[in-house]
Amino acid sequence: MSLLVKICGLSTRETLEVALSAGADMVGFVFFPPSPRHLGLEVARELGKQAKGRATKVALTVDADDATLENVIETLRPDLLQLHGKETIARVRDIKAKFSLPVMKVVAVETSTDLAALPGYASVADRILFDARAPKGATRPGGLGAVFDWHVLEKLDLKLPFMVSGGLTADNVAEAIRVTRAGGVDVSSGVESSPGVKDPELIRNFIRAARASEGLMVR
Ligand SMILES: O=C(O)c1ccccc1N[C@@H]1O[C@H](COP(=O)(O)O)[C@@H](O)[C@H]1O
Repeated sequence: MSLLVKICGLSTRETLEVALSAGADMVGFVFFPPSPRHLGLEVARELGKQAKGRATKVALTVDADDATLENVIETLRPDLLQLHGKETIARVRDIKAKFSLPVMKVVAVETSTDLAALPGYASVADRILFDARAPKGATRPGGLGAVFDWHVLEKLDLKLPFMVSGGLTADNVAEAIRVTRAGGVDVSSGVESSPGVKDPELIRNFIRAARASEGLMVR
């Protein structure tokens, strides 16, 4: 099984093309107005067409209501929903049933106690993304370049596929994979020159570094 590499927060045709050409397995689009990566629906429609069939299209939302999810799905046509808020287990189940799309539930991690809710989410989601817990008062729950202690996942025995994110860069992605044995990695800030502005060279470097570390993920 090969490592999945996700580049998230893409918002222009040019940087999306860089990520696709460099071999990203998943490309993520943010639908959360307070984020510098938030996408309007018309841009989402264009980027969705550009990525179709070339990578898994991921729609990232935060505690979105049904009407918002409907609009996002109708325009982007995602292959996977990334639920990055405080969605309950029941809400995750409900979203899956209503929209008939696979779901990746984000679990925010700071200490091992944050893994308590994992069995519940694992029973309803299709995959899990472990991201750093945002500091109190943050304007968004992710995309902050914050790293968590990967050793919290060291002894994890999860049957579901999982990915890791939070402050990943080309320099630390190998160590994140080595410690967590995650099946995938996800990056946003670490491939940007400033918040919301993706850098082609950083995208290529990240994908190259992640691919070079693939052998480290075997448990
Ligand atoms: O990118 C955002 O602005 C964002 C907003 C709301 C929720 C999550 C968001 N980003 C996701 O957070 C993780 C980690 O990002 P980073 O690499 O530390 O910047 C990743 O999944 C982003 O897509």
